[in-house]
Amino acid sequence: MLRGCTAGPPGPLRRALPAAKPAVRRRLRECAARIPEAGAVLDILEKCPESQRKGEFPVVVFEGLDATGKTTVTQSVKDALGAILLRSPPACISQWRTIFDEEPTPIRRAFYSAGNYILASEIAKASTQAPVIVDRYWHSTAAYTIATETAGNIQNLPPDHDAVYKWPEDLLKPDLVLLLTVSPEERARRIEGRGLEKTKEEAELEANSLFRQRYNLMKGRRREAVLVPVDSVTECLAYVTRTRIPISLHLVEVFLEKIQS
Ligand SMILES: Nc1ncnc2c1ncn2[C@@H]1O[C@H](COP(=O)(O)OP(=O)(O)OP(=O)(O)O)[C@@H](O)[C@H]1O
Ligand SMILES: Nc1ccn([C@@H]2O[C@H](COP(=O)(O)O)[C@@H](O)[C@H]2O)c(=O)n1
Repeated sequence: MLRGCTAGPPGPLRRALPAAKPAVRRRLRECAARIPEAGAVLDILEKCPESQRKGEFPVVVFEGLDATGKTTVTQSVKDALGAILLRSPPACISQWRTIFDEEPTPIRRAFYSAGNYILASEIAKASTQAPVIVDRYWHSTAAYTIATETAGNIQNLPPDHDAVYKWPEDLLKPDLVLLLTVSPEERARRIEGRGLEKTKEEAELEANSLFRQRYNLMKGRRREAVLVPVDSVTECLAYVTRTRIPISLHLVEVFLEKIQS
């Protein structure tokens, strides 16, 4: 069983999920001799400005499991608002995903974490020009890491308020994060409908008993729409609500609900 990271030296989960940009850099540097693409990601990361202040426009992140509708919804919201749509990992490094997806967890997550920091500088710039809609960000990296690296049952998850749930202090924060959910049956139908295999990670997660327990818990707690009243994004939320898309919008919950803002 993996321990969390509340106290003492860094635990395995913290090693799997880098807490801040220096840890991401270190991890990529360590493997750059063996994986040249890690050096390339590092070069891009180093070129990003250290300070990433958000502009005056709202930044809304959409999260959710595969096939919950992120691509569809983010595209609609972008069109409706004249927003800028960004996704994680960002286009400038996504060509190397397949390489890192085959690597052990610490290297794989360093890649996605680096992607989040690179994306942050894109968000900072874009949010000075228009509202920004983001398809996946830090919650995906954290939730998938915690889910895949914690074995056994729910009790094995790090306790509430563990540092692993904390938004990294040096990563630009969005104004709002929405978690899209659909029923497991509808999600299975959609995955089948688009003729794609589940990703390797999705298949692993579904075989993982902890994930199933959390997922079932989530089913029992499904609510209609929980929207955070943040004035700057009400237009975006109103659009999503008006279209009556058959999905529920939730604040990030289950794994994600513990993440402190
Ligand atoms: N509101 C909806 N009602 C019915 N079908 C939908 C809805 N939204 C999306 N779909 C369908 O579900 C499938 C998955 O949608 P989409 O690609 O938007 O999900 P996603 O969350 O971006 O998935 P991934 O993370 O795997 O890229 C697509 O075939 C899409 O047409
Ligand atoms: N910020 C992110 C984004 C993605 N991931 C990983 O990618 C997988 C899902 O990506 P899709 O393109 O299929 O939506 C997901 O399983 C995560 O492993 C991430 O860690 N962090």
